[in-house]
Parts: sequence; structure tokens; C-alpha cells
Amino acid sequence: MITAALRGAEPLAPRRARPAPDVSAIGDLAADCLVMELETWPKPGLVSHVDKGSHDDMDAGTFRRSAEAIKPYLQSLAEAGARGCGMGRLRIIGLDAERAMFAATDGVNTHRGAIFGLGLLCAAAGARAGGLADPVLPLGDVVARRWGAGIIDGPLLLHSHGRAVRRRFHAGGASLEAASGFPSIYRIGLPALRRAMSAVPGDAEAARVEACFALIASVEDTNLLHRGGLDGLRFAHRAARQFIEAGGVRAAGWRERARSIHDSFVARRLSPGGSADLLAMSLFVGAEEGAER
Ligand SMILES: CC(C)(COP(=O)(O)OP(=O)(O)OC[C@H]1O[C@@H](n2cnc3c(N)ncnc32)[C@H](O[C@H]2O[C@H](COP(=O)(O)OP(=O)(O)OP(=O)(O)O)[C@@H](O)[C@H]2O)[C@@H]1O)[C@@H](O)C(=O)NCCC(=O)NCCS
Ligand SMILES: Nc1ncnc2[nH]cnc12
Repeated sequence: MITAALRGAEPLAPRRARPAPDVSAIGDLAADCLVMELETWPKPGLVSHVDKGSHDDMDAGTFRRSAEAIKPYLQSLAEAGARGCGMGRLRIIGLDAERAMFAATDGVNTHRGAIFGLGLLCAAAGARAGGLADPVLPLGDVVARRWGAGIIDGPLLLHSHGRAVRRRFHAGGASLEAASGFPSIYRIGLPALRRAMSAVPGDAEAARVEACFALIASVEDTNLLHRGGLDGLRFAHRAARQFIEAGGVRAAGWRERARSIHDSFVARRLSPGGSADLLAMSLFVGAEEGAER
């Protein structure tokens, strides 16, 4: 379902006007993007098809079950967007998706952040497919305009690591990212994907690695703050920035360097789950809007 250019060896298609997407395909595409994120290695500290990174309570199978379980809810969010639903309705579907995720993973939090961010982007894609949003408006702007205020004014989760560290470190987290129209996707994730796809055509996994490192280098990831505090966040930013500044996946020996950074995150038990989610969202937006845009 995901575009061949993002999955494998084909070059990107030239930029062109696209027909309105089919609402019924949005949930499948979003779930495919979650699997593409999983199937990216080396990703510092994160779970992949190769290893469990800094985690001992989840592996690739846990993530695959989770992606499959939340797919129908991502589709429901797209349909709700196409019907013009407000944030209250989206939140109810999002909370149902969280319950389905926990049931599929025996209580492990694999995709709570992705349900939130990717779910809102699915709703935006639905609104666009349903003719309720300007077809040339980026999906992030659709989210910010239609649901930004509802996101900021929404109820807080009572028991979340994110809430505690956001208070302690004054971090914005997933809500601010979404309410601001996903600047990390448009300024960092998508440009990195495009840059790497033209530098190493035919290696879509390398492009995903580049985007993952670029995101880790700048995102204020509440998972890193939760596990490593400010020192952990700074360590992650520095290591990922050095990888990108050394040429990223365009430089000879990049895979060994990326693997060694992955090992250094595992040694510190750091896991940038927010950046992993933003990688999946960048793939989704790239496929919906054209990664070459
Ligand atoms: C509004 C919510 C997002 C509130 O959630 P929370 O209060 O937890 O807020 P955040 O701290 O903002 O983080 C939520 C998750 O978002 C990901 N994330 C982190 N930083 C960012 C960022 N800067 N930008 C975007 N996204 C970010 C991250 O999710 C991923 O990591 C989780 C797995 O991590 P793991 O290391 O396993 O951590 P834990 O299991 O928590 O602990 P330990 O293992 O360390 O013990 C996983 O969820 C990934 O997806 C953050 O965790 C939202 O949840 C909410 O209100 N939901 C209600 C439904 C709703 O409103 N839906 C709207 C329509 S869909
Ligand atoms: N691949 C991954 N590993 C760990 N946490 C994540 N959160 C989202 N994707 C993840």
C-alpha cells in the first residue's frame, strides 16, 4: 500500500497534482508506515526487525501486533475527519485505539504517541479526501487549523510519564507538535527523507535511517527526558547531530557508525520513541503529499 519509492528501490515520481485520495485506503497506509518505521535499522535505542534496542518488554512482534490492532481505528479517524468531526469525537476514537493497543500487547505502550499524531494526520487526510480541506494545504496545517485549539485545551492524561516530564522540563511533547502543525515533520523528517533519497537512490531504508537521526538530533523527545533526564536528551541530540553532520547515509561506513550510536543508546537505556513516531508520520505525509514536494 505504501508508495514504492518509500518502501524500496524506485525513484520518486515527479511533482504533480494528485487526485483526491480514497478515504478507504488511509488506515492501511498509516499502518504500513508504522511497519516501515519498525523495519528500519540501525535506529538508536529503538526496537526494529533486527533487535529490541533499549527495551526488554517489547520486540518486533509486539509492534506488528500493535500496528495491526490500531489500523481499524486509524481508518475510523480518517472517516471521522471526512465527516467533519471535532476533537471530542477524535479523542474518543483515539482512546479506543489505545485500549486496542494495550489488549494486543499485554499492556505495553508501543504506539500511544503514534495513535495521537498519526491519528490526527489520518483525520486530516480524511478531511481533505472528503472535500472539507484545501487540497494543497499541508496535512499538518489542516490539523492545526481544524483541531489545534481542541488539542491544547484537551484533558490531560492522569498517569503518563510524558505529563510528569513535560511539567518538570517545560517540554511541549506530542500535543504541542500536533497543535503547531507538525514542524518536525515538515522542517526535519521530510527534508531528510528527500535528501537521502536523491543521494542514495534505491535504498529506502537508508533514507529512513537518515530521517530518524535527523529527527532525534532536534526533537524534544519526552521519552528521552523520562529515561535520561536533560543529560540523556543532550547526549541523544549530540550523537545524532554528529552522525548527520558527518554526511549521514551519504558517507562511507555510515552503517557501522549508526550501529555504534545505536549501541551507545542501548548502553544508556535511552529510547527516542517520539522521534520514531515522527518518522512514521513523515513517511505517511510523504506518501499522502508526495515526498518530492
Ligand atoms: C496527548 C497525549 C499525547 C498525551 O500523552 P502524554 O501525556 O504521555 O504526552 P507526551 O509526553 O507528549 O508523549 C506522548 C507520546 O508521544 C510520543 N512523543 C514523545 N515526545 C514527542 C514529541 N516531542 N513530539 C511528538 N511525539 C512525542 C511518545 O510516544 C512513543 O513512545 C512511547 C513508547 O515509549 P517507551 O520508551 O516504551 O515509554 P513508556 O512505555 O512510556 O515507559 P518506559 O518503557 O520508559 O517505562 C509510545 O507511546 C510511542 O508512540 C510519547 O510517549 C495522548 O496520549 C492523549 O491524550 N491521548 C488521548 C487520545 C487522543 O486525544 N487522541 C487524539 C486523536 S487520535
Ligand atoms: N520502534 C520503536 N521502538 C521503541 N519505541 C517506539 N515508539 C514508537 N516506535 C518505537
